[in-house]
Parts: sequence; C-alpha cells; structure tokens
Amino acid sequence: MTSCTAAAPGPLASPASPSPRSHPRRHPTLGLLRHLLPYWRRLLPAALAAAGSDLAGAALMATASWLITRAAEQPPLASVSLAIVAVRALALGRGALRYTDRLLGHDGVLRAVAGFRTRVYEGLVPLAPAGTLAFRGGDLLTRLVDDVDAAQDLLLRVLIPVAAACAVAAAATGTAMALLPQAGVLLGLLLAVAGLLVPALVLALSRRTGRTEKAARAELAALTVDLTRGAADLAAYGARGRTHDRARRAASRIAALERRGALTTSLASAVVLLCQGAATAGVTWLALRAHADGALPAVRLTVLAVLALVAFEALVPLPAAARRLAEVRVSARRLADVLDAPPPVTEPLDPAPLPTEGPVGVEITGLRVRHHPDAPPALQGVSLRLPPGRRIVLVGASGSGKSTLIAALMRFVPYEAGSIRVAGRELRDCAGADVRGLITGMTQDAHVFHATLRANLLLARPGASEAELRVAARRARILEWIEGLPDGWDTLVGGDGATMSGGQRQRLLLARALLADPPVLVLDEPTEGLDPDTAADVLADILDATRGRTTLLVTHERSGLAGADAVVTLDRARH
Ligand SMILES: Nc1ncnc2c1ncn2[C@@H]1O[C@H](COP(=O)(O)OP(=O)(O)OP(=O)(O)O)[C@@H](O)[C@H]1O
Repeated sequence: MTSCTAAAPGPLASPASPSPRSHPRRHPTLGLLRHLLPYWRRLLPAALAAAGSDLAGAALMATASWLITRAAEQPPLASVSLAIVAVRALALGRGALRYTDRLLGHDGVLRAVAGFRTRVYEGLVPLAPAGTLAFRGGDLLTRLVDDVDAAQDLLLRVLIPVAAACAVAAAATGTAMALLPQAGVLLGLLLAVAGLLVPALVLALSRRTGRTEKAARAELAALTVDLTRGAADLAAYGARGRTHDRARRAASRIAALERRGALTTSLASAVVLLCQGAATAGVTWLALRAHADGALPAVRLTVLAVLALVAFEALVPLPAAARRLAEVRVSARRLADVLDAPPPVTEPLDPAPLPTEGPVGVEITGLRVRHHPDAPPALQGVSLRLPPGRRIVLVGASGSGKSTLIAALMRFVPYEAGSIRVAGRELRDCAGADVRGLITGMTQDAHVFHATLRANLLLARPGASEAELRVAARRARILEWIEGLPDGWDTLVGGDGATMSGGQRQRLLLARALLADPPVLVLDEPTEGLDPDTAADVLADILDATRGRTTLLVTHERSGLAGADAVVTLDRARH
C-alpha cells in the first residue's frame, strides 16, 4: 500500500492565489490607452475627420457671415466668388467629414474594443480557476462586458470630442487674434473656462460618484447572479425578500447617482452656454468699439461675432465627456485588477517537455500547498507514489486536502515545497497545458455546459467517434438514459446540467473524463450524488475500465474498491 507521509516544510516558493488589487493604480486610464494604441492608424483619421467637421462648421458660419455682410456693400461678383465657392465647399465638406468621422470612428473603435476584449479574456485564462475565485461571478461579468465597453467610450465620447474641441478652440482663437487681438484674448479666455475649467470641475465632482456608481453596479450584477443561480436556496430559507431588497437598494443608489451625475452635467452645460453668451456679447462689444474707432471693417465685425458664437458649439459635449472620463477611470482600474493580477501558477520560461503517451508514473514527495499565502497549508509534507499503470484510490476525511492534491497535480494551484515528478520531470518546470495533456480528468467542481450531451462529452476529445462516445457513456452507465431521450445525444442539458438529476450529471462528467483518456487519469468524487449501490458498481466499473492506466481516484465510498491496486488514506492529522 502506498502511504502518505509527513515531511518538513520548505521555503515559500510562490504566491498561492491572487486577490483583486487593493491599492489604486496611478494611471489606469493610460494603461487602458496603451492597449488601444495599436489601433491608432484607424483612430487618428477618425479624430482628424471629427475635428475637420467641427472646423468646417465654424468656418462655414464665419465665411457665410462675411459673405452676407460683404454682399450688402454690393461688391463686384468676382471679389466674393471665392467666398461663395468656400461656403458651398464647407457646407458639403462638413457633412462628408461628419460621415467619415462616424464611419471611421466606429469602425476603428469597434475593432479596438474587440481586440481589447480578447486581451482581457487572454489575461483571465491564466488566472482560472484558482485566480478568479477572488472575484464575484456577476462582478467579473460586469468587468468583462461593461468595463471593456468603457474603452469604447474613452475613444468615442472622450478623446475624439476633446480633439475636435481643441482644434476648433485653437482655430477660433487664432482667427479672432488675427482680426482683433483683444477680442482673441477674451475669446481664448472664455473658451479656456468652458473647455478646461468646467470639464475639470465635472471630472473632480464625478470622481467619487463614478466610483460609488460602479461599485453599486457591480453589487447589483453580483446580486442578480445570486438571485438567479441561488433562487431555490434563497426561497427555501426565506432569504429571497432580503436579497431582493438589497438589489432594489443597489438599483435605487444607481438611479440616485445617475440623477446627480446628470444634474452636474446639465449645470456644467449651462455654464458653457453662459460662457458662449458672454463671449459673443464681449467680442461683439469689443468689435463694435474697434469699428467705431475705424480700426475694424464691418465685415470683420460680423465674422468676429459669429466666430465667438460658433466656437463654443464644439465645447458642448465636453462636460458629458468629463463625466464619462471619470467613469472610464473606474472601469480602467477594475480592468487593471484583472489584467495585473498575478497568475496563481507561474509558467516556466523554458518548459520541460512531457511525454504524451502512457503509462507514466507520478512521484509526490513532501508536498506543501497553500491556497493563499497567509492561509494555513491545505497539504503539508504529503508523499504519494502513483506507479505507472496502477490505480490508486485516495480516501480521507473531508477537508484533508484530497481535491487540493488533484488541483496541484493538474497545476491549478502551485506547490510551495516538496516535489511532484512525472516521467522524470519536476511538474513546476513544465507548461500547465502540457501537464493537463498528461494528467487530467474530473475535478471537484467539474462543470456541465449549457449545450448538448454530445458537445459536453466532445469537449474532452473533439475528434471522438460516435463509437468512442458510446463506450465512454456505457462505462459511466449513462448510455441507456441518453439513448432513451427523445433527442438522444442532441439533448440540451441547461446551465450546469440543470435538466439532469445529480446522479446523471455526475455520470456525464465521468463519461467525459473517461473519453479524455489521458496517460494519468484523476477523478475527484466521481460517484458523488449516486446511491450507495450504484456508486459501488460505478467505482468497480471505473477500476475495471482503467486497468493498466495510471489513475488517482478520490472517493468517500468504501465499497466497490476491490479492484484498486492500493487504497491510501490522506490523514490531515499526519500532514
Ligand atoms: N480555493 C480555496 N481557497 C482557500 N482554501 C481552500 C480552497 N480550496 C480548499 N481550501 C481549503 O483547503 C483545505 C483542503 O480542502 P480540499 O477541498 O482539498 O479537501 P478535501 O479533502 O477534498 O475535502 P472534501 O472531501 O470535503 O471534498 C480545506 O481546509 C479547505 O478549506
């Protein structure tokens, strides 16, 4: 019989499980921009088109006013023909540029966001499963959907309008300066108040509400998942009302914060309009004075007045852009929590190759595993030998670390001391994917996907033939049930096998593990949920089906194990 033995603890090798960052990153928005930077070739023309469209609008108004004023002087047609052409060109160009801005902007932004979303998913893959436990399910979903969408708003609703506003403000101030310097100074000052000061105030006021609102949204998403996934338990223990109330309170908080945000933006927009009025009146007054002094011709006076009026049009979206920027900053920080979380298992830089064919043996010596750096070890000094082609059954009290041992074997959690050697290689020197190509099977929290029975099985071996599917299902004693269903293998099983009984679900998971057919098969509680007689029969079948294959079978059952090569007890008191 193989035995589990105690060994002296070694030094802490690597962190066991990450948690979301608690310290704020300094420039999360810049980090977000860095991910979007590769798309600048598509985004820059959109920003230029947006700025060009707003510039064309302002130039159109200024040229048209010049033309009307000049026409009142009844000049020769030739002297205004250029302005007539300019008005037509600007009117047409403005529309064309607006269309180009929308087309290129959305095309570029959607591509950038699609690329970024993929990047976020890629960042999430090495965290799963141990590293994602720190995030609540609904909250993680919000980060992947809402927070990634914030990248879209950063480009479309913040950066592009800001670029357009800067271009128009600079052009209007420059033109006014050239026509009448004091009017240019006044216009520049009021544009700075409306375009810099007001949005900066909105940004400062929205910072706190943005954080609180995002937290309330995450809370609501997590509660929604609890209310749907845990509906039966909440109803069974009379907790549905309380959870509904919490969700309602979160929704009311969100509504109140949205109202406050809308009020801030509206007041800021009113200030922009006031600045616009003040600039128009002030510039016109200065221009009138200069005209009265004979220093400014009438046509320029009109141009200045109109310019002051239209220059602010491009600034109107800025308060809303500032509010959105505050929300984007919160989203960027939440995404950084996911993207910067260290993976629970560090991949080796130069992974050692592993065999893909069996039989292979596994040698575990003095293993220590901790799920969190500050948690007590879940395994301490555990040694176990899985000889090639032998079937070892692991039993032990609840919490003794059986599932942790399987997670360590599959490289889902790191081991901080001791060794796991497979085919002469140390497991921490091998790539996680290679390890799971060699050692895999049924984990404790194995998931049934909302798909057909066939698709759920094919996950383990996409190229499996119909005959192989049937053999695996027969061994797991589920073939008869599947073939008796109206839709047979094409039956949809619902989220996490909702339409199956606990035993059927468990047998489907077992069939999937048997179909995978890895060199080292691990099975964590494959008979959980089955009645004792069936469990004993299924265990006997498993041991029969895995003859000659290196197998580690974790179970609480004591019968049906006669076919095992060894039964090992994992004793928490001993490790
Ligand atoms: N993700 C985790 N984070 C923190 N601690 C964990 C985690 N998973 C397991 N543990 C802890 O590790 C210890 C061993 O748990 P494990 O699930 O490996 O035991 P087990 O022998 O498989 O129990 P059971 O037979 O009840 O499934 C327990 O104290 C448990 O609380």
